[in-house]
Amino acid sequence: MITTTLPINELLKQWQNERLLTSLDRHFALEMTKQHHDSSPLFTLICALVSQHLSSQHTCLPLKQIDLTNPFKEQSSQCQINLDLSQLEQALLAFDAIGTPEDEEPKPLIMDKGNLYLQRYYHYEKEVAGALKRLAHSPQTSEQSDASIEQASELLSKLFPPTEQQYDWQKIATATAMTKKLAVITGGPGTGKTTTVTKLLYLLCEGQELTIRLVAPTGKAAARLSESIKASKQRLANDLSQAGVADLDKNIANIPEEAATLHRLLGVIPNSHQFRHHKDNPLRLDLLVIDEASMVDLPMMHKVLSALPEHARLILLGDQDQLASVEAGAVLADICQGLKQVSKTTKQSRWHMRYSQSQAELLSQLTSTELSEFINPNPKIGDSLCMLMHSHRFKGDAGIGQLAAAVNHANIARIAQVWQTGYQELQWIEHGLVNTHSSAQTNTGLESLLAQAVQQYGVYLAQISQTQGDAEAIIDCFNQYRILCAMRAGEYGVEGINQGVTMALAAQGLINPEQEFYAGRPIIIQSNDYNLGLFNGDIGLILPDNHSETGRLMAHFIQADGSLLKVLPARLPSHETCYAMTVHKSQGSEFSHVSLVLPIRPSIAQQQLLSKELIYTAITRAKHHFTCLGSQRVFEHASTCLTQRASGLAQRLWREE
Ligand SMILES: Nc1ncnc2c1ncn2[C@@H]1O[C@H](COP(=O)(O)OP(=O)(O)OP(=O)(O)O)[C@@H](O)[C@H]1O
Repeated sequence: MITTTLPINELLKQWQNERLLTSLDRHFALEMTKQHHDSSPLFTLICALVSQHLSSQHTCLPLKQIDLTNPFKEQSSQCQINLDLSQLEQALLAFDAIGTPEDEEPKPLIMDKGNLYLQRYYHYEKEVAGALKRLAHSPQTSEQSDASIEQASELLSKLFPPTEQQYDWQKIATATAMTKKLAVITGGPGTGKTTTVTKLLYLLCEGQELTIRLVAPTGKAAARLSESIKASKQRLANDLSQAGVADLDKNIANIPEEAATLHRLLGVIPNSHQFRHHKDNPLRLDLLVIDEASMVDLPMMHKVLSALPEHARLILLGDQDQLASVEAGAVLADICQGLKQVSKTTKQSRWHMRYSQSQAELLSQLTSTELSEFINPNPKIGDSLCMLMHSHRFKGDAGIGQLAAAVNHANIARIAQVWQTGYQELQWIEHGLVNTHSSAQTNTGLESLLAQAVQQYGVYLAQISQTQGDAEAIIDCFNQYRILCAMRAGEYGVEGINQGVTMALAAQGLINPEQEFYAGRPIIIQSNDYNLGLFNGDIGLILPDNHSETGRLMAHFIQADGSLLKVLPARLPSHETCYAMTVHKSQGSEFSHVSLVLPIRPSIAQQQLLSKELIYTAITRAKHHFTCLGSQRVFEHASTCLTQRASGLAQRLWREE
């Protein structure tokens, strides 16, 4: 059934050496072959492909995506599957370890509608889709009387004064969440997700006591959510007092502002992958708000939905255009997919709401907005979705918003135009290779970037030497600037740039990196340590401990609740230096100034990492300044590559009954 130039085991080794698969993928394939006594090279090959797809964050392996003449996309193919697609599906179903959803005894691999899953991921996907559909189709209250609709409509009008825009999506989103158990409120940076949810919580707290929990996938994102909610509450209090709605002030006090991580919410059990809360021990809450939902992967979404009590409401907030989760799945993008409309002529896509007739009518009554253009005969979960389309953040900093929008639309002409406009908050640094006397090459672009890093990071490093500099203020100052890289390895990856910045700072006498842990070294945690309360992606600084007489060096972290955590450097879980970090790891964070580094000549593997979502995520991490070190060709090429994550979730949510 397959032809190979070498025995399959040797090919697996070769593919691993060529980094076409990981050691985990190879061992998975070999172990499955051994366990299921199946010596068919096709079975081994398919197991390696399924595992490789999971390692690449796909939930399943769609058979139609396999290149039958070159399954591992080698330079010159050493393996060929001599079957057409339907023969391949039949051949796979004949293996003992591969079954279908109808099997009474589930098999380790499951084939469903042409997608091959690991059993666990098949169940995650099916159950997540089922739970989301159930929530989306349960109205919050069984029947809404005319009086209650009128009352809610009045409250909404108080909170959302008339705007010039035809649709006030923030108001419509709030009304959506008042009517449904599931509300998914998405939008780019500064579109008012937090403002909207604050007003929503204000309304929900009216006349009832609710247990509300606010969470985000990472500590950093949770801390940001907390800050944003606090600021948003303050703005709401001012707005309401100006509008003379003082009697409702107590509702504002009832809106929670503490946010936790998803791990904390679910209750970590040390040294276990299980959480304290699950289907049989549900969370004690009435309403759960998850911010930065684009970062939530499929297994985590499954855990959260399983632990959600029957009566509870769920609100997901996020930006569907951002990079998807680090682990498998693209849950938020899949949830939003049914709202995407692609123009037949221009091929440009746009988002269009998708309401049932009854929901459009109810929302119209609540918001006094005519919504008939969004009625769809097949709304599926559309009644629970709302997209905020207007950014309030980028008015002053127009360049960043313009560039983000141009990249989001993959519009090359517009991208070039934005760069040429010369916005003061945008800075382009071109890679400039020049030969030096010793016939080596230097990159003048990289030199400019390192000079910028010395200047930017020099500010917090100077604060360390001032004895009164307190740790929180120094960390805050460090967080004003960050270099983001598309990839980890290589001269222009996190590793190379971290090394370059370290040397440049040392050359200026700003740090003394002779010892591993030196004052000012920024570190990013790479694994979870539940005992210490440190999690993958947490960022801290090595600083002298103000409270120790000797000023011994400790790693300092700001936790989700804003408190300071100090850890002895020797006790830190695996970590690395963090002057530069990957765009992936930067999700959920914002910096005043972001510098993105793109490689000069990306390899094929690197090209696969460079996507529109990656560039968009990097740009939207910047609040006031965005710099890019790159070449125009690479920037534009990346901006037109869309990440495709194989998953059957969108199909289950939008196309199945
Ligand atoms: N309707 C509005 N009119 C005017 N300003 C608004 C409106 N909604 C939000 N803003 C302002 O826009 C800014 C961003 O709002 P908010 O934090 O709610 O957006 P967000 O989508 O949660 O942003 P982020 O992407 O940072 O999470 C805030 O300063 C807020 O005051």
